[in-house]
Amino acid sequence: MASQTLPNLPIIDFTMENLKPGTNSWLSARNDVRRALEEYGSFIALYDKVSSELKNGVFDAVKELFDLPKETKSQNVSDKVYHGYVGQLAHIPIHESLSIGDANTLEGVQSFTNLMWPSGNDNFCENILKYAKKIAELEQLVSKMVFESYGVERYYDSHLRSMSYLIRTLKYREPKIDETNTGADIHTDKTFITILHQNQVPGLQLQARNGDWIDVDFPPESFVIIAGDASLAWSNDRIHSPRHQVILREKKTRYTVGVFAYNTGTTDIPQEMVDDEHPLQFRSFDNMGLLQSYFDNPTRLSEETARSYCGIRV
Ligand SMILES: O=C(O)CCC(=O)C(=O)O
Ligand SMILES: [Fe+2]
Repeated sequence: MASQTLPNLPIIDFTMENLKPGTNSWLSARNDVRRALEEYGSFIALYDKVSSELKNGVFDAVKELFDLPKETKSQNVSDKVYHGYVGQLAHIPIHESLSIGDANTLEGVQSFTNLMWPSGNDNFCENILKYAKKIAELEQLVSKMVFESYGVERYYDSHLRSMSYLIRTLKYREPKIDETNTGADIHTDKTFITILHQNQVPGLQLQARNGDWIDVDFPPESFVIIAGDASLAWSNDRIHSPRHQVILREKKTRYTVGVFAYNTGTTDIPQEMVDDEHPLQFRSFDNMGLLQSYFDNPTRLSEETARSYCGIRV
């Protein structure tokens, strides 16, 4: 089991042929996943199901997307908060992002593609859909390990059915002289799980539980997994939802493709998560409601959104 702790985040290998439920390598990876999520709320996953060709195709497609006129990109709107075009913000001028809802479905990706390119862009559509499906498989592998590890696998199938996948493509352009190099402010994600990939330009920093900031450097064949506030509440405060931010350290443009996995409907806190050492701290919640409550009342403190939205005072 190739898992190690560098000054970086833990690294967990998902490339093994025989990584099947019940095998020794599965059980060992499962332990590593749980430990990493409880200690860091994050880890680097080595995952080889996304070919280099597909990764390159996705980043080429994303560059083409950001090169569209601002008027076109601004049409990316949604009734869900943080699900549309973000750009030209005075305090983080280098940041731009676009969101593709239901990104693991043809309808989701096609409707976004048609909005951006009314005469079509099959290449974009195919690359994004293929990528989203492969990353959703990784997310499901990780979630299955998490559910098994806590002995709550009987809820896994309904969890799986409730998952919705948003792709957010992000561009952090090279800052001009005298411009801030902050690309994303300190925040925690509101997802169950987020999976990030970058174009090899570093910038992601993640805060460890002891307060130290870790520069997350991840090799091209890897992905960064981050647990969000939905995991924190669902696990009754066992899984950490780490603060993170983006600071560009190099004079280069950074592109990130993030797959944001949210629960739809009501998420219950499994009764198995509650014992004498872990009294119940959260009520059942709606993940989109959690996201909306962050938008309505943004706070910099990681635990605050989940606690103020669905926390139980103990
Ligand atoms: O670009 C990155 O590496 C991180 C982006 C991020 O944290 C977010 O969009 O929530
Ligand atoms: Fe984030």
